[in-house]
Amino acid sequence: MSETNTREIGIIMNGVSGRMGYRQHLVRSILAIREQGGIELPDGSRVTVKPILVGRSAQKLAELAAKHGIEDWTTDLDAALADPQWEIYADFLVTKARASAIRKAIAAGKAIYTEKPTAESVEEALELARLARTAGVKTGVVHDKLYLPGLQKLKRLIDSGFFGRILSVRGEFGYWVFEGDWQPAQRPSWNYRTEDGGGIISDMFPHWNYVMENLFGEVKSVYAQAAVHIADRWDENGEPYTATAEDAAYGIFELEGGIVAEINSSWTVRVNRDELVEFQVDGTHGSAVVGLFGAKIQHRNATPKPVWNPDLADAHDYDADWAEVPVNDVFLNGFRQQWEEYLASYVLGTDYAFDLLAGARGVQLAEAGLQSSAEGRKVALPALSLD
Ligand SMILES: NC(=O)C1=CN([C@@H]2O[C@H](COP(=O)(O)OP(=O)(O)OC[C@H]3O[C@@H](n4cnc5c(N)ncnc54)[C@H](OP(=O)(O)O)[C@@H]3O)[C@@H](O)[C@H]2O)C=CC1
Ligand SMILES: O=C1CO[C@H](CO)[C@@H](O)[C@@H]1O
Repeated sequence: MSETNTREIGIIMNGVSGRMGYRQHLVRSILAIREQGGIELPDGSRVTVKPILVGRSAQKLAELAAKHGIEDWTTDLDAALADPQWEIYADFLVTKARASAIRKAIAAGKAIYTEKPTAESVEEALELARLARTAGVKTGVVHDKLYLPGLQKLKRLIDSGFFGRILSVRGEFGYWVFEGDWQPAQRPSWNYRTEDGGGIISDMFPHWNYVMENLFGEVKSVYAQAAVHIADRWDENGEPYTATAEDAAYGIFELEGGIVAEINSSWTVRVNRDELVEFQVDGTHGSAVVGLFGAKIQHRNATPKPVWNPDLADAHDYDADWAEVPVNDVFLNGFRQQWEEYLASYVLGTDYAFDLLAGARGVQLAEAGLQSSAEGRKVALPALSLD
């Protein structure tokens, strides 16, 4: 392949000093794509990427640039946006800082690729989607959970008709996040402050929305109970603070087609399952339990017939009734896989489903979840549109 046949796309990467921006987007995605010589398009040509690192700390950016041999970095977002060599604006900032930066990037005519949630309210999320449509710029929103090996195996099971009619989905997500006093917390403290854009509902419900709508059906309503189980936490500097944002949410979702999904999200649960997230899907013909990587199934022909008897200890080994689903595929890092698809769609000008409107639906579910919890009632989700 000749060099001249490779198009280089400049990407403004804002928030690379953060956990997601650095690890998943810069190192595991953009630098990995660059190192492999870009991606190949159907016509045999190649597209590669060139990042400019953006943030508010010159020292952090200079260190990252030096560590990875990256030529360009700046603390001046406006200057980067004004420079036509950078075609895509990618945002991994704290949630609170996102919408204003994306607004500027759209005004500068850049294509957008962003972490979730896309904004702090549905109104703002829709506003961004509308601005992008009017400006005619392509948009993409991270849908990483769909690319997890376990969820890809689940998709394969669904597509094969394994479940028959899907009845219900039970999700358990979570792990113990330390309070920060006697062991440092393993998540940033802003996650536990509503005033700083935190809360497990705004963090996880956008994920649950695209997982449900892409695998099972659109979410029609939500009933959620949020809880601040642990109010006393200690921040990155060891200073005590009061957690104002929920650290757990217990949600019931009605999906199109009558499927009922129930998903618990918690940073205050000790793990007693195989993986940090697990979904059990029950259908008329079979059931599956999938996690980040694993997936196991039980067909109706292999389903035992338990009879409840409180007088007798049950010796049946229920775990043994499940069969492991084989990998049968090579699963790339999900963030990188989605970046590759987005870049191909950007260059080819094809429709991209995981756009700012899809992101707005995720924000809608989070907002409705918070409303449901505050009002103690089920909240319906009207279809969103840009018109
Ligand atoms: N898809 C997924 O699985 C996940 C997605 N996320 C999402 O990614 C985003 C970032 O989360 P995470 O990486 O955990 O957060 P971090 O706190 O690790 O990183 C936040 C980034 O935002 C920058 N920043 C912080 N405050 C401001 C501000 N006021 N103005 C401008 N920049 C600011 C930080 O810069 P500095 O270094 O200078 O402080 C840093 O680069 C969130 O929106 C979150 O919802 C998070 C986790 C997983
Ligand atoms: O968005 C997210 C998805 O899953 C991750 C695992 O806890 C979280 O870190 C996160 O904030």
